[in-house]
Amino acid sequence: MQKVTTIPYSIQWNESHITILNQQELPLKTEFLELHTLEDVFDSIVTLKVRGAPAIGITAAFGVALAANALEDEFFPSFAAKVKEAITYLASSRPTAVNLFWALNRMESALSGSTTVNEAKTDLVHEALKIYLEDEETCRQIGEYGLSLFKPGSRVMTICNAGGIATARYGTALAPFHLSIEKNIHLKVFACETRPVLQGSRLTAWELMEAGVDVTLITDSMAAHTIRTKGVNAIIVGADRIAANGDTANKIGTFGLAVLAKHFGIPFYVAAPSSTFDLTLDSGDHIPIEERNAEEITHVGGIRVAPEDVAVFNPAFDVTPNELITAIITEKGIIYPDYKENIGKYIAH
Ligand SMILES: CSC[C@H]1O[C@H](OP(=O)(O)O)[C@H](O)[C@@H]1O
Repeated sequence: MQKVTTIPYSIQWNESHITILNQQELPLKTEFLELHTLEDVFDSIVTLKVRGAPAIGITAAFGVALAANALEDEFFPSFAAKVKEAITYLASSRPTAVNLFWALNRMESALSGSTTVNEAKTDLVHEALKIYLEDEETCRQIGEYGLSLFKPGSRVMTICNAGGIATARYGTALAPFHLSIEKNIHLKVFACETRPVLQGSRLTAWELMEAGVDVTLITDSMAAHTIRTKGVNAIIVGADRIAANGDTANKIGTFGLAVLAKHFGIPFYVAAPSSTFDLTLDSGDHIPIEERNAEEITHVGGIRVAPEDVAVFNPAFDVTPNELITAIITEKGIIYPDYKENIGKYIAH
């Protein structure tokens, strides 16, 4: 009997608070948290309780609306100044996913379009809800375009979690798999565990099993052997920031998969909404790469697995050069090289 596709809603707006699915507790515990203050929202993003480029932007947008609602200023200039402080504060939470800054810019524009405190509070909530609802439709469209690239029975590898819990719904790289269940198309997914934070084993394996997708978990080091021995046909990944020439920042380990795709002659797809493109950057050379604390590597489940005081390098992302990317799947369509020439035809910022 076909499992019903249960795509979890990871973020919900309530007038007095934001409810999020605590992604740090999955898969052992499905826990929802209420975020009541700006500090709660900041902490949830920094500590990856909510993570995934679009989800970070959506949560930050709701965070701005929440902070504005809590202000008691009646004088619009002082109110507006405090809302802008909240925007600046949330912008400092994580540096790589451009969706965070894209969403905060939309919130600042909504503020600038208001003239009174009450009007601004209403406009900010409406703008955050628009960002959320647009993302759900955007991800479904990405799923439709992505699914068109996979024949029934395809065996597809992915890394990290670019799924429904990393967006409003459906996800980006995982959206084709969610839609494949709705359309009764069999696809087999190989999910890389994604050291050190394990978004693949903890989140993608969980999310796809919940949805009834045929998923096999592997360690990141098994990728090459799995592609060769299990007949992987394609690789699809999400993105945190895409430069104007198509260079793409995504979870650490993505670049290595793109090199493997080239070696094995299989397509390497990036799936991302328009809000993930940063056309101010000519190339990926200037994409800020977040480095996270050493404990993510030296400890597993709170248990030390490396020597005290060992030197650690913990970049959370890497940049895949555009020449290794077969196509970029967006809600506007599938973008093929030459990216410098073609991105502008689809993405207007
Ligand atoms: C649609 S999620 C995009 C992207 O965000 C993830 O990073 P993180 O888990 O650190 O927030 C990962 O790179 C996904 O591919």
